[in-house]
Amino acid sequence: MAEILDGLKVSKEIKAEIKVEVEKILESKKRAPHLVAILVGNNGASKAYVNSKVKDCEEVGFRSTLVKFPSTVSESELLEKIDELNKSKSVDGFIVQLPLPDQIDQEKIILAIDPRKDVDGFHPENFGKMALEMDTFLPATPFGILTLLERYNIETKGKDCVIIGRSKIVGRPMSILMGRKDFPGNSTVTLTHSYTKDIEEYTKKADIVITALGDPHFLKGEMIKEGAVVVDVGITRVDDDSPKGYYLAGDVDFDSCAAKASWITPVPGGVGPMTRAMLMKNTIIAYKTSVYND
Ligand SMILES: Nc1nc2c(c(=O)[nH]1)N[C@@H](CN(C=O)c1ccc(C(=O)N[C@@H](CCC(=O)O)C(=O)O)cc1)CN2
Repeated sequence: MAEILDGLKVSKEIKAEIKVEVEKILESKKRAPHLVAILVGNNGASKAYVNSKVKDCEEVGFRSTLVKFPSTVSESELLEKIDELNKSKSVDGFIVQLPLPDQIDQEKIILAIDPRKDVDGFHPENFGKMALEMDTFLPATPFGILTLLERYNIETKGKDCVIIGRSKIVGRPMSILMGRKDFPGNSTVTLTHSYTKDIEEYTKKADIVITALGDPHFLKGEMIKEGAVVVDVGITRVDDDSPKGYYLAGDVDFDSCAAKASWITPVPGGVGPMTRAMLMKNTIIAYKTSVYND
């Protein structure tokens, strides 16, 4: 039976560490780090994620600002706000919550963000630095997974790692990071996707399987090998008759995989809270490296 990679517990530890750092900053009479989150539209999940980011800021002692736009916002209005945030001396980092409505070109928006304030690590300059093993902001979800593996001393060196899903914010950066030379990396990585002929052929041989495809209960126990490490990034809201009206489903069929795996992340309480904690980590890095704070 697998042991749990408890993202909720580790995220609390990381936020407590950041809080201590902020207390020291405030003791030295400096201003608190400041994160701005831009939310476009009324998507329930996006609203919940952004609100939880604001709550995390309060918890660690950051200043936070939530900027809301209606779903009808134009690209130029959004670009104007980004320009203002890029120039602001009091803003250390900001994020634009994804996904964005169809009339907005997501690439244009990401390119407009000053890479020094890109605490999501989505800007091509930061993505390139990540691939070249240079210091930069790592995208929060992959950064969270690496940190979780590191804190549980999961060996990645020389292991076969299979990633399912090649999204720009999770699967693709994760595939680069797991193959990097620094710990936890040095894995032999296979990035599988919707055109992979037989995903099971790869997952059955993998020491580490990371699922990020958004397909509830996709990975079944019979698709993994005994002792595999299983990391579930998928969080899908599935309608049900509960008071909430939905339950959260991961990409992993938890019971059948937990019966065979050595370590497994739960949903909720696994990768999600780690994503939030790593955004706080990136924000304090942005604060410390800001040209406006000496
Ligand atoms: N600008 C960004 N947009 C999006 C990102 C991102 O990193 N930057 N990632 C995802 C969503 N995401 C962060 O924004 C995110 C997803 C899940 C969680 C989380 O805490 N999940 C909980 C369950 C929460 C719930 O009840 O719904 C868990 O897994 O335990 C936090 C953040 C897409 N957009």
